[in-house]
Amino acid sequence: MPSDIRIKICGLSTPETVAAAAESGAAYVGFVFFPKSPRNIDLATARELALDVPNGVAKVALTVNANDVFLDQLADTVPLDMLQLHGAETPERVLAVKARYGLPVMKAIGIADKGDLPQIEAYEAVADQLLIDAKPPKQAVLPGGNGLAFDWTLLAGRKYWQRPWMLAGGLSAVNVAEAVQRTGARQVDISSGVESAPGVKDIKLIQDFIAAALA
Ligand SMILES: O=C(O)c1ccccc1N[C@@H]1O[C@H](COP(=O)(O)O)[C@@H](O)[C@H]1O
Repeated sequence: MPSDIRIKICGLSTPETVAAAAESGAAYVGFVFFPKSPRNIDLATARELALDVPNGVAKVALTVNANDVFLDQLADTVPLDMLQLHGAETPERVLAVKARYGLPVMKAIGIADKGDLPQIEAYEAVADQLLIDAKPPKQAVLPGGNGLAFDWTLLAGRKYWQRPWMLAGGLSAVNVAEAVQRTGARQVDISSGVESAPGVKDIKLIQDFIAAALA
């Protein structure tokens, strides 16, 4: 596996786990702003965490169908490098968010079967990055962060995408090598696979995942 894989550790909520991710080689750290998530943090906590992120590690805010009132507060409070839109935001909403905040936007797209693939091209035209994640089950409370993988062979033989993209969904230290090999991903994103309990990040699991992805 190549060693230039870029890794995002998402759903961080403590200074210790942010430091572990950065020191181990993560290229991105993610903060979740979605009240239903066990990884949700408030703006003041996020600001403190973000201020300690070393230069060169991108700070990503994950939101789900957030309105401008919340995004205004977020952008005013937390120093950020990217917004991750993980809900049902339309391509038009992606463009509006990009224009309003002047930050790169990564749009998450849920994949369950080949019928979901055309969405990727629709968002490729407007987003700065794409996050290709497993589509959540119908009854799921969370639109992501469920520890579920999708059928990676759906991405085999795909056309070249013009935007950088990340693979997400059910990744772990055990399967990340196979995931990268099957999909050709150059970037990977993980949340529940580096937790000891929902919302509780584990430093050893973070270190092991990053080592496995970079190996
Ligand atoms: O992590 C969350 O709580 C979350 C909540 C709402 C939307 C997305 C969320 N997480 C994102 O989902 C991917 C996949 O997670 P997992 O590794 O399968 O647990 C994760 O990388 C986050 O970007």
